[in-house]
Formats: sequence, C-alpha cells, structure tokens
Amino acid sequence: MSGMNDEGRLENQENTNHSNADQTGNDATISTDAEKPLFSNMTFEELRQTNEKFIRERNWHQFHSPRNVLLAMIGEVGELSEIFQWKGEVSEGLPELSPAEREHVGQEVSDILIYLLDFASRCKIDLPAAVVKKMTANAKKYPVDKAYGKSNKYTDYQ
Ligand SMILES: Nc1ccn([C@H]2C[C@H](O)[C@@H](COP(=O)(O)OP(=O)(O)OP(=O)(O)O)O2)c(=O)n1
Repeated sequence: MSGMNDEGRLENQENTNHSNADQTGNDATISTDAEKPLFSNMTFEELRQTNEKFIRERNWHQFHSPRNVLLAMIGEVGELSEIFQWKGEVSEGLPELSPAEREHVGQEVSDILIYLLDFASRCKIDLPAAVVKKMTANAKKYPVDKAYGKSNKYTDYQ
C-alpha cells in the first residue's frame, strides 16, 4: 500500500517480504533490479525549465498550443513504436536490439517525455503532483491482496 508523507511525496508502504513465486513455484518477477536507482537526478521542474528556455529562445510558444504539443507527442510515440514494429517480443534491457536501436529508443522516449512535460506545462498541470495523486489512487484500486500476481482490470474484483 502506498501513501503520501508530510512532504507530499509518495511513499511505498508495501510489505515487500512476500515471495515473488507464483502458485507453480516459479519466480514471476521479470526484473530483479527494477527498484535500484536508474535515473539521473534531474527534477521534472529542471527539465521543464530547460525546455521552456529552448522554446522561448526560438519564439516557438506561439506554435506550442496544448493540441499541437499533444499531436507532436503522439507522433513521437509512433516513432518509438516503429523501432519495435514487426519484431518478436523484446526482453528487459532490450538485448535483442542493436546498440544503435537502443540509442534510438532513448532518443524517441526522450522526445515523448519532452513533449509530455511541455503538454503539462501548456495545460498548467503540476505533473509530479498529478503523478503522485494517480499512483496513490492506483494503489487503492489495486490492493496487493487482490491484485497480487494477476493482470485483471480492477473492475473484476470490485
Ligand atoms: N517545434 C518543435 C520542434 C522540435 N521540438 C523538440 C521536441 C522534441 O524533443 C524534438 C522533436 O524534433 P523533430 O520534430 O525534429 O523530431 P525528431 O527529433 O524525432 O527527428 P526525426 O523526425 O527526424 O526523427 O525537438 C520542439 O519542442 N518543438
């Protein structure tokens, strides 16, 4: 279960002592190191400010309406999808892709995030706060005891 701490940050209160093994005894966990730090320490706000400067210096705010930025983001989602298109299943860490393809994935996912930050900014949405709120709601909708090891929609066990 997750909740908010005094600073408004999402804190993970889940009991992580349970086994990841499913009923057949297999370890159902795909990633063993998913919770180790992976991202560099740039805040959403720092990234947003850097991008606002990029847009302002080019006098591009006139083009960056919420609708235009949303469409640009969807275009980048398409570009990311193209890298995976017609391939078989791809494993965590993308070992099936070439180094150039992995680099390309990083570029396209960055374009998506840049446009997402831009979109949130154009809509005056405090994105990290909205994400924390949504994660808290997700944890309530999908309680561990009901959702553990199941991929059902929450409506199946309401
Ligand atoms: N009007 C624009 C144009 C570009 N960008 C920024 C956001 C994206 O991170 C990146 C998108 O640039 P391109 O439209 O040139 O798209 P790609 O980088 O994906 O290039 P290509 O389409 O050649 O793969 O640049 C932006 O904010 N506003």
